[in-house]
Amino acid sequence: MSEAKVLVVYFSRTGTTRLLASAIAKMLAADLEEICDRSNREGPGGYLRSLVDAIRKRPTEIVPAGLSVSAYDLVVIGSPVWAGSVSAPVRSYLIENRARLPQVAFFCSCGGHGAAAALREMSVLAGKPAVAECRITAAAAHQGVHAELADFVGALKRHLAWSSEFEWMC
Ligand SMILES: Cc1cc2nc3c(=O)[nH]c(=O)nc-3n(C[C@H](O)[C@H](O)[C@H](O)COP(=O)(O)O)c2cc1C
Repeated sequence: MSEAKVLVVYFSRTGTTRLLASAIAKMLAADLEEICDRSNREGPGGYLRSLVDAIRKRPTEIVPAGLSVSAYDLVVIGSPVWAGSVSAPVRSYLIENRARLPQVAFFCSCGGHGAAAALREMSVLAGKPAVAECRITAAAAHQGVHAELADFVGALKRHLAWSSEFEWMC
């Protein structure tokens, strides 16, 4: 297989998921795309709106993606955890791209709770299991403690190498 094409897509309200997405994209030599939300998420009002969207499992209007997922072998999608759920912009992105998604991997940033449920939800919305998953607390992300991130990227690299080995069978 020629070099696998990898896209890292993320939403970030306060920068933590962006930090992780940038690190992952660098380690995988991947393209990077931010999901832009048309809803204002800033300040206490934005926090409340985000909380209500998450509790109601409500998608939001997002700016159409610039990069097409169908051009990639693997799409790595990152979200903050909101009320034990995936964030509304990532929910919208998964719904809108579900039919065209290639292999997927997911990561979440969180305060410490609810990442497992959010990752499960991402898999249901994508309509397929992830080849690998990762959860990192905001505290760890900002301390630069990235052992989990290195494990995650290692698993993705092994998966891509394995896919490349067996491409001739398809
Ligand atoms: C509306 C809202 C709800 C949240 N709910 C949770 C939660 O249920 N569990 C958790 O561990 N963190 C929760 N958090 C914290 C974020 O997941 C965490 O700070 C994350 O790293 C933020 O990522 P970002 O900076 O990319 O937006 C919540 C944050 C917001 C804004």
